[in-house]
Amino acid sequence: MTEQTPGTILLRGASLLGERSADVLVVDGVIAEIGSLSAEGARVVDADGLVALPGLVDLHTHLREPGREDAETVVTGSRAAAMGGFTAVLAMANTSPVTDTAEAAERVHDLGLAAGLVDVQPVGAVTKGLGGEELAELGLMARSRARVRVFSDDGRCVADPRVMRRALEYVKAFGGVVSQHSQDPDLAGPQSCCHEGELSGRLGLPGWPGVAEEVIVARDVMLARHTGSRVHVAHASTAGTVEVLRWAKSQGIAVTAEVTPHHLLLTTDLLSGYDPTYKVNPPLRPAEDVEALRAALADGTIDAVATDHAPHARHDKEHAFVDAAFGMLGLETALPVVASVMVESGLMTWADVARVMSTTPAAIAGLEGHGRGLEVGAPANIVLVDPSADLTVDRDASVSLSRNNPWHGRTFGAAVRHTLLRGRPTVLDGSLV
Ligand SMILES: NC(=O)N[C@@H](CC(=O)O)C(=O)O
Ligand SMILES: [Zn+2]
Ligand SMILES: [Zn+2]
Repeated sequence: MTEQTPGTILLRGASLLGERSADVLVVDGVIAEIGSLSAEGARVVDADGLVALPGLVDLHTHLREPGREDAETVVTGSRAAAMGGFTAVLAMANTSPVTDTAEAAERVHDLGLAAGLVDVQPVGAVTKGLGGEELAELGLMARSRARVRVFSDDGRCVADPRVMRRALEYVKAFGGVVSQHSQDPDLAGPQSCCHEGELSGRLGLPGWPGVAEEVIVARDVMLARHTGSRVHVAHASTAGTVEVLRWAKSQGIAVTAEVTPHHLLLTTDLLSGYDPTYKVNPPLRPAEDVEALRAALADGTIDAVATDHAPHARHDKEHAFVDAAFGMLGLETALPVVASVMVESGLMTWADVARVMSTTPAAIAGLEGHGRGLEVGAPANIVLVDPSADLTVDRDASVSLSRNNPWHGRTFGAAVRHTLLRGRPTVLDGSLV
């Protein structure tokens, strides 16, 4: 390493979007030069053999603060995000108290700034207390310092169509979007805890059918058409949802959708051992659904990958299957899973990964400075990925406070090596800085 000038970093020999090799010079948080560059005065990061992507953006993270700091905090969730190559995350509103006021949103935003590892953008609740009845302070949250643009009652469906219609009309005024947890509560009973099918019958577990998701997606795209507003489908999980999305997009309806890494790889038969690690909402589905989700992500019908990182304390997760909490960790493993399912299989290129994990999610959320692509003048939000790693996931090596990791013991062929947030390394050589 030559003499260091603070704020000047040279990424040497990175493969930009897996397409062409170049050096990237970062000065004062911005990409200053790309080409064959000299390192004088710069701190050099050897990126030979690494793929450079714009910093990842997660549309769907549960950080659990305030209220459940035993499961995750803004600091520990930010660490997990940086380790996963993320430079921005949207923090879901189902905390305690709920993020349903401008003050609550600003508090989460400020906790993110204080942690300083990733931009934490609060999601605002659609309804007060996630109660499903009275609209939350959507306008005040939008105008607050936190600049909320994404609204969701995630964890619960905005089931009442009148409330959903009003919310869509309201957020349209400031370019907001409603992210829906699509699940008709009347079609999915209160005890439902896995996919309804042959296996749920055999295990004696109350299931919920794919159609409980699909009817809400169908309803919401019609409400989006009617209102001219934007709806986003959180954690799409069935082939039927993909069909509705494909139709809606062919009609020019303003709908976007995300899929989680776990719904791209894990299937419902994992439940045969009653391990609550695999209990998640929406549930893991059969292989036909997984295939349809992969194809939809590859052809653009599904716009983005989002983690739905859902940390839970041991005493909430280690129960009989029906009683355990829903959700699984996802931030640290999202990129390796997507690389394995989509890139190693030849379904997508690294440039496609940049699109679905950075550029498009940043656009959906209206996040400036993220997802810009690797170009001179862009903020240096960058992740460097080793595309030929040999990574075996160890849940105890996680920087998350929780251990509900469905990937424990699995091996992946790609790993995050370095993450830069506005030119400042947050992760170097696979470790937090
Ligand atoms: N995904 C889950 O299984 N759980 C989420 C809620 C949600 O995303 O619906 C949680 O907050 O734990
Ligand atoms: Zn949800
Ligand atoms: Zn969620």
